[in-house]
Amino acid sequence: MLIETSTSSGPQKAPNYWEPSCMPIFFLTFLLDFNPNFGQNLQDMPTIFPWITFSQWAKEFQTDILHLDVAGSSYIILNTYEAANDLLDKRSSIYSSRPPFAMHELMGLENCLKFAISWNRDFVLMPYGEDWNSHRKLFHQEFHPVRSESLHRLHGKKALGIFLNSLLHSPQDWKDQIRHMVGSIILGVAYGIRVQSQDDPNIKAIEKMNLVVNEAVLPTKFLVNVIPMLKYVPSWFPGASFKRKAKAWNGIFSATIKPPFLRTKNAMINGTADDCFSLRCLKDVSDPDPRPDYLSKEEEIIMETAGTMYEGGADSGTIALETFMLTILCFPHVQREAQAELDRVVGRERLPEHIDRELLPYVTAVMYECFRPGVAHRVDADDTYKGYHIPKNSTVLPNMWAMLHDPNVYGSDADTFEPKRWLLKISDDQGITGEWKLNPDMRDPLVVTFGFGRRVNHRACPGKHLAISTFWTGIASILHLFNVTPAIDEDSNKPIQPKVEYSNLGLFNFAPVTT
Ligand code: HEM
Repeated sequence: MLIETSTSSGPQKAPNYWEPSCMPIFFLTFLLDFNPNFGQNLQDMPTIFPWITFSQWAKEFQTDILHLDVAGSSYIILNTYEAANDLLDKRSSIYSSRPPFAMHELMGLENCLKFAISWNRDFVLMPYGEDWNSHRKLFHQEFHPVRSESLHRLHGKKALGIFLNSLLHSPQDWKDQIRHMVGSIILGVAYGIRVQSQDDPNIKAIEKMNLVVNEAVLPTKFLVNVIPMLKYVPSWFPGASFKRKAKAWNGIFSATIKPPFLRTKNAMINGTADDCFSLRCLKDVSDPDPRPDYLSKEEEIIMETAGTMYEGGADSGTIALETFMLTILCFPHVQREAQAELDRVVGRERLPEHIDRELLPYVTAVMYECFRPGVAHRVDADDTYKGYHIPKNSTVLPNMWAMLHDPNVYGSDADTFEPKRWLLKISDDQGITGEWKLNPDMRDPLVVTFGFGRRVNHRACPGKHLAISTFWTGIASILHLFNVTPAIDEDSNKPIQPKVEYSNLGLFNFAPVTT
């Protein structure tokens, strides 16, 4: 049963702050394995995606904030844009940290290899502070919108060309091709690496690192992330396999991010390096280590920043494009409408480019419908919001799914895929023309999609401009060149209906789209 309770300093019957007495399903899943008694609560538990469950709880209890107490750890779920904007943007000085993940911490502590860079240098998960700030500055100067367009366009164009070509020849491998395209853009931007068209060792290495990070932060996978004091259990203790795993994963971060960076440093010394983020930053270093295989502190910060670009951008970029492919497959009429707009504006002689975006509002509306991720913050001080107490060190989860499906903002059909919600028909003296423009009164979804913390501490996504231009150009090109249709079953000769499923958690979480 879900029981309404009140919290510390708030009024007793809280209209907009509500705590369920039981745990959300994603924590419960593991606990069930660990302790069968938790099964007693199972029939009371929601069995659908947690972001949707949070939205339903919020709706049912007419609240925009949920407080979950999970084994002593406090989780605050923000279900409206207003609440996320009030706290994560306007009070970003205390809401810009990241929650600690005990498993991630253990991976950095155990068996620290000599000269290895520890996992606590992972920028994406770094707590807010001076150290984070020095990494973020480098990101900020590289991913400034103007720079993003001019410096990164070549990497994007080349990778897109290879992707479209391979999609034409082996459409069944579309998922691998998307991952390869996103990976090759990021590795090109970070190190100037020109990846192999298949089985590139750089992509393989960094993918392995990403898998490890994503697995390590899963509460469903490691109970120590839910009950951090378990980290003090000795490795030999029965059930402490997580400690042995942490030890095995210890060197992966360093072994992955060091080699490509040292190659760039060596190439710079030899005068053969291609233009890229690492090279430009290395040229500006005031105190470099002259030895090719060693790094000064300043050089290490550049390496760590370059090394976590993939972690920040690869999964989110890949999942967004996969979402587009699956969704567009289910909505052939959306394909037709977008293709008509592309034919009218771009014509058949060339491919669409990002500079065409303003003239292609329908394609932009398709992009808006595809973006729905979410990432956790941590609050560094006790706070009060609308009279309610938010405890220091709570993990704060902006429920982007709820924000982007708010019927008060996006209409009663907010749960369906409908690009037209973002659009208005253009009219002239003779009446409606049949062409579209973006509706200026609709809240731009990209202010939610790329995270919060834009004002003072800038925790929001630093790769936003690169991501948007890559994604928009990618979907516009696919729509311009292809009809996306289901594969045909060889036996029955009938179309195979796609199964749209999302894995539940990782560093970035996309929620399912209603089809
Ligand atoms: C569709 C593509 C993308 C989406 C939807 C996306 C979304 C996000 C979101 C929601 C956050 C968390 C912001 C917060 O804490 O509130 C984030 C953080 C981050 N993103 Fe992106 N992102 C994308 C692509 C990229 C790309 C291409 C890069 C880099 C090349 C990148 C680098 C990062 C980094 C480094 C962080 C962590 C920033 C920090 O902790 O200070 N992202 N992204």
